[in-house]
Amino acid sequence: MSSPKTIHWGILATGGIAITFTKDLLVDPTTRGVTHVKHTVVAAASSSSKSRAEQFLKDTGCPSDAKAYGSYEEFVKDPNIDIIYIATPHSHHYQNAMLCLEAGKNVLCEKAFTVNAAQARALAEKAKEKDLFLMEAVWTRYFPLSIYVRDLITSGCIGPVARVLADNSMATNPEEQFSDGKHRLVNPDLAGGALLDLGIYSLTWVFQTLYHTQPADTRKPPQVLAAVKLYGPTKAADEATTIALNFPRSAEAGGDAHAIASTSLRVPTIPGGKDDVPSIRIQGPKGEIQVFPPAFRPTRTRLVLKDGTVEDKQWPQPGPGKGSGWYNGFGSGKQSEGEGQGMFWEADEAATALLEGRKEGKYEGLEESILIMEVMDEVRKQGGLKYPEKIETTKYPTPL
Ligand SMILES: NC(=O)C1=CN([C@@H]2O[C@H](COP(=O)(O)OP(=O)(O)OC[C@H]3O[C@@H](n4cnc5c(N)ncnc54)[C@H](OP(=O)(O)O)[C@@H]3O)[C@@H](O)[C@H]2O)C=CC1
Ligand SMILES: O=C1OC[C@@H](O)[C@H](O)[C@H]1O
Repeated sequence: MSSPKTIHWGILATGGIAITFTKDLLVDPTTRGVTHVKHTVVAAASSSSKSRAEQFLKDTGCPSDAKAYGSYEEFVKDPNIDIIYIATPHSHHYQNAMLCLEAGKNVLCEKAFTVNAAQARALAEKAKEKDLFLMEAVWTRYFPLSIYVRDLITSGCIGPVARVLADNSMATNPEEQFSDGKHRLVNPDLAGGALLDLGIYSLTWVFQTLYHTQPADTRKPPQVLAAVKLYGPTKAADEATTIALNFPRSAEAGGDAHAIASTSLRVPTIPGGKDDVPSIRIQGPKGEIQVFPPAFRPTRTRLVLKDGTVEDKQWPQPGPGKGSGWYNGFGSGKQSEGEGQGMFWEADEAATALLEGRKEGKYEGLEESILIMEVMDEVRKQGGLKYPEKIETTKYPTPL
């Protein structure tokens, strides 16, 4: 067996998810059965100060020779970086990813990929022009649980998927929790609202089951009808969005398929943090696959077939981990003792792609990321939700 190749990461931004991702990145991959690749962090950058980047490297347990930068512009020039993980708010992804690509760096960029589809297309074009790897960091797609669900679908065991119901909602009290309006969930300058932050996961489940599982040469974009409730105090972010989608399909493939993708930042998928009702239901004529909450980090599935079969499966994230609760941007959620967060799967995929010379992620290529941004554009159009021009623009560079 050949020895694992080491991928040298740079971390752009030092906030909540950057800390979680970096800690996962540094977990020994053999603890999850991955032997062909290893990860290390060679640099991190903070737009606030060099000392913040230094503290970040220390707190996350990065190698002592990893370099700290107090500016993203200086950081992207570091010749030791193979790939940059972007962990800024969605509003900043376009400008930050352009900066990295222009500097010749491969990129793994947090969700939502960009603010709109035009920005996503421009990034994809730049990556192509520069022959660089570019992937949206929708971690859920890379979980063994997601691979299992997609394999069940393509095995035909529930028949052609006819309908998908997907919800990712959180019970916050935004007027109290985010009363100064600055939090990225409600702040229009940070592309705030439920849709881009939480709804992306509802759409991820719809797309990875109804679109990604179809042959690339025949699948078609869905028609979209949306209801958007704007957030009271500002009307400049959405507090709840519900999307009906129709995926056109040939009669041989089962005919058109429907989906409902919903999200709210005021009411939860299930009250009281329970997970006894599925947040995702994937329905076909022969049965149904259920995925239990939270939709972004599920650990339980159920397969229910018409013939009476019921198959429950648990998908704990491999350790080691402290089990102190997953990071969610405004508190923490349930995580069992000894479990990791689960962000290492997407890192493994990005690293594998670099080793194989691929320029896109295996389970969500750029065409699909762009299409999902197009759906979100259409939803925002129907719901009258527009963000400030400086974050909607494709003009690069634009100071934010
Ligand atoms: N995959 C997942 O499970 C999760 C993904 N996310 C995604 O990660 C991204 C970041 O979220 P999160 O880490 O919670 O956010 P945080 O606010 O905790 O961190 C964002 C960081 O971005 C940098 N930054 C640069 N400019 C700005 C600005 N104008 N305002 C705020 N921050 C700025 C800062 O780092 P610095 O000062 O070092 O430059 C800041 O610490 C979002 O796109 C979100 O959707 C979030 C939570 C979970
Ligand atoms: O990506 C995310 O997943 C967890 C959520 O709680 C968080 O707000 C979001 O950004």
